[in-house]
Amino acid sequence: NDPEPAHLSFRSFINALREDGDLADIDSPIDPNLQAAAITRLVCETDDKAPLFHNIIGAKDGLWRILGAPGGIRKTPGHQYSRLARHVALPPTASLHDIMDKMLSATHIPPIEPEILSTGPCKENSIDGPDIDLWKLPLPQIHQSDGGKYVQTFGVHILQSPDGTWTNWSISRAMVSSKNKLVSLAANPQHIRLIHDQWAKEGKKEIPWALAFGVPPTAAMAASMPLPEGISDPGYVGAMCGEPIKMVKCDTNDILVPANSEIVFEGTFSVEETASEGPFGEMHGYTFPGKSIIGNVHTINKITYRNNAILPISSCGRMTDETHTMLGVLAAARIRQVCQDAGLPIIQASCPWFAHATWTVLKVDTTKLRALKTTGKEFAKKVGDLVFNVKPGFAMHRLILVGEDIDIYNDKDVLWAYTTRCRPNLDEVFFEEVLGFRLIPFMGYGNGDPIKGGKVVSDALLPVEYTTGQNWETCNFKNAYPKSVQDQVLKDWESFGFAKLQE
Ligand SMILES: Cc1cc2c3c(c1C)C(C)(C)C[C@H]1C[C@@H](c4ccccc4)[C@]4(C(=O)NC(=O)N=C4N2C[C@H](O)[C@H](O)[C@H](O)COP(=O)(O)O)N31
Ligand SMILES: [K+]
Repeated sequence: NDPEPAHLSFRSFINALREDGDLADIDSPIDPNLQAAAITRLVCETDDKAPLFHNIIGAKDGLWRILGAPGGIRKTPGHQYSRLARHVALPPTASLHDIMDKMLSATHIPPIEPEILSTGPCKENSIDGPDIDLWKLPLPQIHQSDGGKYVQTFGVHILQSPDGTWTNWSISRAMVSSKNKLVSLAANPQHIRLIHDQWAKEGKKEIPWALAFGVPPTAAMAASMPLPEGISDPGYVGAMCGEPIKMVKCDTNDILVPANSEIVFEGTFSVEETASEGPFGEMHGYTFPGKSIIGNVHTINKITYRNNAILPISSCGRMTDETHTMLGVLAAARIRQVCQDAGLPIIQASCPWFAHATWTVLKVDTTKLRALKTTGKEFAKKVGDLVFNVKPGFAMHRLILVGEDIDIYNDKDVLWAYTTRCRPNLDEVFFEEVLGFRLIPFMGYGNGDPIKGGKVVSDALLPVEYTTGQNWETCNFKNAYPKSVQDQVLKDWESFGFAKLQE
């Protein structure tokens, strides 16, 4: 057991899940080829406990056990987001808004730089370059039609800018391409691509790199979040936690990794060497079999790992997994921040699971909106011009603007506003000149340019909300009857034979 709390230690996080009744300890022998990921996939589709596979077929010398669905949601009322809450030291009852607030909490405060230790649990075991043969490890096959063994779906890539002033953590898929090489998806405008190109411009061939699996959960959250360019994740996370993150230096390069990481791949990210990458069953719920692209190669020079190491995996696909609960939610969080930093009256942002991280719902402070003396057309254009031209907005293709009476974390509310207050076309502003997201099937496999346009701001605020405010009565139990009538109905409810009402 680690001395650190759950948000600072993957092992403590797992113990916290067990205490929450949110972990399934599985001792039966499980095949890393499809079976572990299939169980995880069904967990994601039924909002069940995170599976910890203690007995992976082919595991040896402590490599490895597997944890599925690290960032999944739960069906337990009032505790739906407790697995995410544990990542950021919030109580199990935390709301998505609380979690987003916590992840944004270090936006305008100085970083707390990491503490560098001489050694740590991630150094307990090692495999040196010549002895590395990834094919001998119990590599997970996540989906049947994936183009390869995606050993990397929840590790954190660690890279630095050439001048060393910026350390970037990010999660990006990578599959095994040879006994000591991975090939990753590192596409524009992601920072892994930006940093790659910075080194290329300096004429360098190989970039010092590390991939850390089973990092402190807060670090995994930051790695999944689009922080501004130049903001180093370690210092940001330290500021969020109010204490330095404990790091150790890689043995074969100067990259720092979290000291209690489960597994560390140390090596270099190639500027020029590429390989075939994909397909991969992705966050929008599709695989296009046989469709591979060109990815960049990472060469592993050393592996270090903890005793009885645990490999976390994201068996991503249709809702609900880490690509929705972390990637989507944290992009929405940053979109809220960007709007607020630009002085727009946006008070909340959400990324509903059914939209598979392609929509962001923005709740508007309509009192401040009315002070702007603007129109829907103008405001929608202003919001889209901002959001669709900053990195946090790049994977989002629809923004929906809603007013105070909508709970944007409630799908029924969002869809009621969208279907009744946004007149198709007239209340929508379309954007065809902005960066688009190829992974969405209507882009990469659709009719238009796969990486340009296809975006819209749907204004689900009625015109009156821009001038004098809501002038309607909502036709539901809570708003269409006097309180005295509502109280009588509730008092008689169960005696009339109706079921106990959910609070
Ligand atoms: C949490 C999470 C995030 C992911 C991914 C995954 C998981 C679990 C898997 C399961 C591996 C699936 C693919 C999905 C895939 C993907 C690709 C592009 C856009 C969205 C997703 C991609 C990926 O392969 N490549 C990529 O560039 N970004 C990804 N993100 C988003 C990034 O982690 C996020 O954008 C961060 O902000 C990056 O940091 P940065 O802002 O650059 O410092 N993966
Ligand atoms: K990041």
